[in-house]
Amino acid sequence: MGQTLCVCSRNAITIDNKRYYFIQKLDEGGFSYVDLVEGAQDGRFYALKRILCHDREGRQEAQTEVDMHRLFSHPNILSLAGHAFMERGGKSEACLLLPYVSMGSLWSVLEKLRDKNSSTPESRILHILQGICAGLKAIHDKGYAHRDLKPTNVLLEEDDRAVLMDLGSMNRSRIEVRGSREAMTIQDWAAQRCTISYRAPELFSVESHCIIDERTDIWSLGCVLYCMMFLEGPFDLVFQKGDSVALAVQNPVTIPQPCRYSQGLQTLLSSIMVSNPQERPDVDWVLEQIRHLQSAEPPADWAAVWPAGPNVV
Ligand SMILES: Nc1ncnc2c1ncn2[C@@H]1O[C@H](COP(=O)(O)OP(=O)(O)OP(=O)(O)O)[C@@H](O)[C@H]1O
Repeated sequence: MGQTLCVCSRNAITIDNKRYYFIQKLDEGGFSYVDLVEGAQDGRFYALKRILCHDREGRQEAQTEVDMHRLFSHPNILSLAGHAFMERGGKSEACLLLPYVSMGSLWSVLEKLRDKNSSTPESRILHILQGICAGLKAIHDKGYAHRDLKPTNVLLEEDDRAVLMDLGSMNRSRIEVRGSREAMTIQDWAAQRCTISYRAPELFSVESHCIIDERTDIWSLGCVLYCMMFLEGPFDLVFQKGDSVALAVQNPVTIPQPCRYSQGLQTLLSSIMVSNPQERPDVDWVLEQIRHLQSAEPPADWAAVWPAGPNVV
């Protein structure tokens, strides 16, 4: 795995001496094209993600995405079956061969529910959330942050196991900002790499002297949870209307009422979506609350478990 041998014809591609046939186009991301391919040898389906690298920096970014995949072997993080770089007319294209997940993204599942005027049962939400958190925990425990968690970057297996994908924005979890220049660089980077309606408040206006840490992912996790509960992200409408998401994220999240979900789940959502990152919990805390909710035994005193306490609006 991982040699840079890649031969591409119109209907087939060869990576690491193995041939893969194009079946159909799957999707087009902000930075890539994704096709469904079938392995000639193993008969398995794969998603082939092709990233056009415009310059050295682009190639380095694609290489980082490959390296990030390689760091993990975890049921809730998408693995990498192979990769190659293809040179074409002075430009290179990165080809990432990923196991195909047939149910597609969490977003596509939620979209279908919305079209049917349906909703997600609480037990299903908790199950999916638990999987997302398990993947995040693995990333955070290694000292990294995902930085672009959103429903289109979570794939769902048949049994609703969540699989985190698109590791292209990942970097070290702890970023120390020293001065306004560095703050601006990080802010510009976030504007490009962290999807606006799932972006943590501290990334909109980065302070000159601060620490950005993995809790940017916890904010995005809250947005994903909201999306599972209400079938749209909390700031989707703000963004669509052209209003300022940067301003909107400074206010406590409003939970639409009446709400069909338990008070415990609503409290969890409010406890995660806290604008001040210092008051935001870590993934271990969230996992613990999910366990409590799954056993229908919410802790008697939330404030005692997390110092910031619940913040239901
Ligand atoms: N392994 C896979 N199995 C099934 N579908 C996949 C797989 N990988 C990617 N896709 C589909 O392709 C889409 C785009 O993939 P990906 O997010 O990696 O690209 P991207 O260019 O980084 O996108 P964006 O910048 O919009 O997040 C996903 O939302 C998903 O629908």
